[in-house]
Amino acid sequence: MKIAYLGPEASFTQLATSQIFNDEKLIPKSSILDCFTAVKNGDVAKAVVPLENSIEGTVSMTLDYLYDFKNISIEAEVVMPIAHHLLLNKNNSDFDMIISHPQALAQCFHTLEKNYKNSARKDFSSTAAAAKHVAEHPEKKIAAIANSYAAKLYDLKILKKNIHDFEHNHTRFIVISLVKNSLKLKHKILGEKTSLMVTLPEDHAGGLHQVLSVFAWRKMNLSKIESRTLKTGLGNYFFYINVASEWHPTISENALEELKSIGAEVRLLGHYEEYLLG
Ligand SMILES: O=C(O)C(=O)Cc1ccccc1
Repeated sequence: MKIAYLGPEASFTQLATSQIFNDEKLIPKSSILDCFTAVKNGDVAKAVVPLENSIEGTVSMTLDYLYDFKNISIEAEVVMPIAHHLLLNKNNSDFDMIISHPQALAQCFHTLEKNYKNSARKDFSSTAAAAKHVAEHPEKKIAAIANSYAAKLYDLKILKKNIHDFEHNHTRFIVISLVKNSLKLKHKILGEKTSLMVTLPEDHAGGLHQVLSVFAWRKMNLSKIESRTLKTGLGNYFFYINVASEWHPTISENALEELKSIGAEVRLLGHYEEYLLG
């Protein structure tokens, strides 16, 4: 089975993917969009992409593609600890630019402001792509933020360890596919959840309250609600909602029916387990 992930090798997504699918063929993709497209076209059976970080919050691209790719579902969520290091070419001693994935640059923002204020910062498609670029360009005065496996694989030295701003740094990754399935893994289960994509009926007072009350009076515990722009004009949003309580089929299906009856558009993205990786 082929599994796509946000690559190249030694990205955090690859570290997560290889813990979930250690016997499968892992296919690196250079963007989150390419991962979704590979699943949609059937080039791969599943893909793993980052969804949310405990310091920086939601990876908005992932949320947008979950909205846009109407046939894609979530099969599992995995949570992995994240440690960022500053990496430099072994033959270089200084740098005036730091490159990495925007989430990594943001997770290290205060450390960079305090210690490397004079270095420019540049976004790369992943931390591993940044590390690879540093390795391939010893003539450039650049450093990368990436993990220790990237340092090893791309033969870079670690200039400063653990530069993320907060000690408890975790990222959630999701496994996506075209089938409605709940992936069973051997890792520790953190809980079960259900993800929904909800678009409100036309703007009116109390619209969101009406939607939330559907869950409230059924005692369905929401663990996340995030709004993103629909890109159809200012003030138009969709909502990504996670229900953390047990998904009782009858009660839950009634809830979805009630949401539809008040004019909301609802898509069930998946009912699945959340696991903790090492
Ligand atoms: O860039 C990577 O290595 C990724 O897999 C995305 C990411 C970036 C920062 C923290 C977690 C995941």
